[in-house]
Amino acid sequence: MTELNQQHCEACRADAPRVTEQELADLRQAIPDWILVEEDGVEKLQRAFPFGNFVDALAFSNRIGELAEEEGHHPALLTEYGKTTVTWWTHKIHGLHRNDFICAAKTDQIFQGNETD
Ligand SMILES: C[C@H](O)[C@H](O)[C@H]1CNC2=NC(N)=NC(=O)C2=N1
Repeated sequence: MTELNQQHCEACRADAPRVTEQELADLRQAIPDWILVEEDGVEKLQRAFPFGNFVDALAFSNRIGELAEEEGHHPALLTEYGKTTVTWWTHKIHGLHRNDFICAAKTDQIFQGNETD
């Protein structure tokens, strides 16, 4: 099975299924540092990444923006002094799709500085 962070997002349709409870449990094991949050009834994945200043937090935010454009799948990004908070969910289905877990795993990989491609 290809590592989650090596996979790529699929084009998401409005009728795409949200992840099941079992899929959620399985996929969360690959991204243990992310929390599940619910906003306006929508389940989302969220992680705050620490930095020593604003410039580094902004550079990371911009790199995640590049990832989003590469994958055609976009997060919410909150850039603050010393911290970038990344939130992934799928707008079209008002919830979580496999794409969100792929992007969360890729986000971790970028933070760890060991991107492969
Ligand atoms: C047309 C465009 O590809 C779609 O609107 C994409 C853009 N990026 C997206 N990002 C996220 N997180 N969810 C979506 O449903 C979504 N849809």
